[in-house]
Amino acid sequence: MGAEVVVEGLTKSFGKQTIWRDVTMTLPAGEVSALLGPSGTGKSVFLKSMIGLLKPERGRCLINGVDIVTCSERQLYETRKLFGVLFQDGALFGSMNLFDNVAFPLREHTRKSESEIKRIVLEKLDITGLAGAEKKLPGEISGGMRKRAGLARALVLDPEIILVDEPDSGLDPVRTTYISQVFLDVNAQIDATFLIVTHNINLARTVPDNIGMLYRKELVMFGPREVLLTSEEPAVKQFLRGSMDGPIGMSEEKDSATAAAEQALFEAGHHAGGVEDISGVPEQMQATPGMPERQGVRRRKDRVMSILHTLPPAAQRHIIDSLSPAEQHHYNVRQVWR
Ligand SMILES: Nc1ncnc2c1ncn2[C@@H]1O[C@H](COP(=O)(O)OP(=O)(O)OP(=O)(O)O)[C@@H](O)[C@H]1O
Repeated sequence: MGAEVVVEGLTKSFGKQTIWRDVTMTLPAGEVSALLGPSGTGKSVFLKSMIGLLKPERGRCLINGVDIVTCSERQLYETRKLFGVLFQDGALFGSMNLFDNVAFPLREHTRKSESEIKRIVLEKLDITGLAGAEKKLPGEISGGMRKRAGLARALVLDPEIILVDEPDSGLDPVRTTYISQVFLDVNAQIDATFLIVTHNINLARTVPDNIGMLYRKELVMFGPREVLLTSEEPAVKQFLRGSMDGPIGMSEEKDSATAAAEQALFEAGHHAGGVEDISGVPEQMQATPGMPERQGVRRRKDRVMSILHTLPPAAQRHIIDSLSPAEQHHYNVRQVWR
């Protein structure tokens, strides 16, 4: 099973500019979580802080009991081996073919023989749908293939935690869904803990088990997908709709004069953009048939049902609705809203 990541009171600034403060959340082991947030809210800074590339000033980020923020260089080196990171563009070496790119971490960090390396590289290329493409150079393949190659490389050291920075950047909606399917299939196969940073609403609504959102320098919420997807929080609703109508403005939070001027335009009939109807909790994507069962889904059910009473009523209703009659009996809950 992947490692749990416990973040407590994490605060990061650059000089006088606070990026986010007091971020507290737990990425449940082996589950897929997503972090949303308007541009510039520090999602990439958060990923970099998790692997110790940036140092938050306050708080802790615990992985297997090691605090990434304060640990020694030696512990950081060891703990980083638990991570696989997929950067936006795949971060491949342009002069190396896909085989050598994917083999790179194995050659750098292990003493495995070339035949063992070949076995692992071909297996990871196969998992990511790149079998047969090992001789291609990054410049000869599509953006989607580059991302999948980056994922193959992130998988070679058997990570327990996989961080993904904006997997949809540069991809069309269909290719974004395909790479999301690969994430869920990888999760089913290796039970790693995933954190996906994204702006993509389709992905956020249908892929992760848990969702959080950074806004106004804080983590406004983090929890089971049903909580954010049924939230009445104006910034969350605006973000999901992709509309101009709401507190999020062009480059940051709107000031009251801008908000009033825009509101007058919208009331006079100007289209605020985005879509009106984002109500409800769409069905979650599953691992491809034939894959092992996602253990994270089973564990999440027990976990979420144990905290059900602490969740908002709309989220509770959707969670209970998603259970089979046998599960409702098992957890001793009934659909009382119909
Ligand atoms: N090394 C750094 N030094 C100073 N400021 C930085 C550094 N890295 C990031 N920042 C600032 O931190 C803020 C958040 O950046 P970040 O890239 O994490 O945002 P983001 O939420 O990932 O945005 P986007 O969705 O546009 O990628 C920005 O204002 C950026 O200028």
